[in-house]
Amino acid sequence: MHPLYDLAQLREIEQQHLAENLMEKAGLAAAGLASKLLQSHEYSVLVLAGPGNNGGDALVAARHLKAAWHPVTVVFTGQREALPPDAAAAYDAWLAAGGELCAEIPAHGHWQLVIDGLFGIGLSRPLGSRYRALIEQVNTLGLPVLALDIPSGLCMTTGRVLGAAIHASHTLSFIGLKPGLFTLDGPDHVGEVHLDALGLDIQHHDVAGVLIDQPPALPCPRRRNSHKGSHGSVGVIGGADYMVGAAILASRAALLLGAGRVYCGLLSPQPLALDTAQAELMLRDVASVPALSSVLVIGPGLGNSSAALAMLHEVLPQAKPMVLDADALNLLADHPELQTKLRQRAPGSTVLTPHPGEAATLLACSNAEVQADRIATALKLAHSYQAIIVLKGCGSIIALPDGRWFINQSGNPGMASAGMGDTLCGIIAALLAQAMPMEQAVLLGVYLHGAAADALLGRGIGPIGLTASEVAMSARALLNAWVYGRE
Ligand SMILES: NC(=O)C1=CN([C@@H]2O[C@H](COP(=O)(O)OP(=O)(O)OC[C@H]3O[C@@H](n4cnc5c(N)ncnc54)[C@H](O)[C@@H]3O)[C@@H](O)[C@H]2O)[C@@H](O)CC1
Ligand SMILES: Nc1ncnc2c1ncn2[C@@H]1O[C@H](COP(=O)(O)OP(=O)(O)O)[C@@H](O)[C@H]1O
Ligand SMILES: [K+]
Repeated sequence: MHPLYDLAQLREIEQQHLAENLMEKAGLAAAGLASKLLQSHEYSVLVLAGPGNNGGDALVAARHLKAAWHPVTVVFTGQREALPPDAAAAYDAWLAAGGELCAEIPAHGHWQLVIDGLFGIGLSRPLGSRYRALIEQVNTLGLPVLALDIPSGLCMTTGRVLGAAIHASHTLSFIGLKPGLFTLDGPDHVGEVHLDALGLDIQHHDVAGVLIDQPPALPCPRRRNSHKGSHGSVGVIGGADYMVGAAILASRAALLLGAGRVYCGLLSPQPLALDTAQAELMLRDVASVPALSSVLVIGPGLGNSSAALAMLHEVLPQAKPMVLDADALNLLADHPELQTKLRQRAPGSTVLTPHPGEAATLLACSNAEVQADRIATALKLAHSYQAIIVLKGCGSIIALPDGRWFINQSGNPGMASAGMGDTLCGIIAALLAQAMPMEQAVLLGVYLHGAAADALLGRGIGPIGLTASEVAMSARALLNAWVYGRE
């Protein structure tokens, strides 16, 4: 788990350490990583230095690489007189070391590495045509790129591409990690992320959010003297006509992740009597499921019929942990009375797992508005509904009503296939049924879901054609490995 900082916090930390020549440290760290990547000092480097302190970092790195005998070409896009003081000093030191500056990337140059120091956390608006063209030129060079602090063009807060953004193979982030590296378009641009704290001890400083990059709190190993009643019972309500699979997938995932019993209530007028592939599932009349279950999932394939609406009305006032997904969220958006019932639920007893489309419906805004600031959106929903929110997608955001938030780093584009969200619901419900507190179950469930897909990828399964059923099986193996310390 790594802390994530917002812009105001990073600016405050910079101010507190103004006298410590952080740019020299940043440039030296960058040159060190670049040397490692280059391996031989005969290899040459193209350094892009922009108009602010990110450009200053790049100029310091250029100076150190030149001193280590690397041929270095510097493209400088700013103006000496407009540079902030530290960057101006770095500019002067580069020239004093015999370095030269180009205004554009030389046409026939050959380099083994690019260092991107065009923009860091100071990028404040979409890039104009000149910078867009420069960035596109770098991206077509086909070279490894080391981005300083953040790939230029990426918004550090939201992970949005502001016009164009560098596709880095490595990103060396300074002081602390930024949320934009890990959600939306960030993961497609950052490559391998490194952190250099520049020698600062900022542990006492407030953090904005937390990156989940390893298994959070795990359940305890099972007592030998346990029985099915010790591990809770999950009830899944959904599966209207043509959408039976969604509820079955959620139910199977709950079973595979350790719920003692799983009851599945299908709204379809021709409900299955048996899941032949998973005969352990108890398919019951939907009306009987809530009373049988210690934890409820409602929504996968629920539809928007009057029966679906009635079920939601019936279960929301029940004081058991609940996962709301898919059509339950759409019904919620359409029916203010349901929203009132949701807000009346006990604190910490509900999780909503919208994908961006469902989040947009809940907030009556567009998908683009949701994605423009995923963290803000998730926090808004958490506050408005007084529930834990999982805003799914690349870099899922978990937001709590008290204002805390997390970004999940696990997962891959193989998960962009139908049924993955149903499996996530089942996983979270199973952890809840086994008595994990809501916050821990959600954090572990989301991380485990992505890590299970990553483990499959590591075995050559996917991303193309990865299925939600495989993810559930893989999650079972992984959870057991984590809890019982197996390889
Ligand atoms: N200030 C400090 O104490 C430290 C800063 N560091 C580096 O400095 C970076 C931040 O430096 P700055 O605050 O100077 O910001 P940047 O260097 O990221 O960029 C700011 C400059 O870009 C211009 N700009 C912003 N958006 C633009 C756009 N769309 N088109 C054209 N120009 C645009 C601004 O007018 C300004 O000149 C960090 O990311 C990090 O790399 C590090 O050296 C560590 C210490
Ligand atoms: N590109 C991706 N990277 C990481 N996780 C992803 C990606 N695409 C999808 N996922 C994950 O897969 C799941 C998809 O859920 P959802 O869209 O609700 O699917 P469905 O509607 O089919 O159930 C979510 O947990 C989401 O975070
Ligand atoms: K940069």
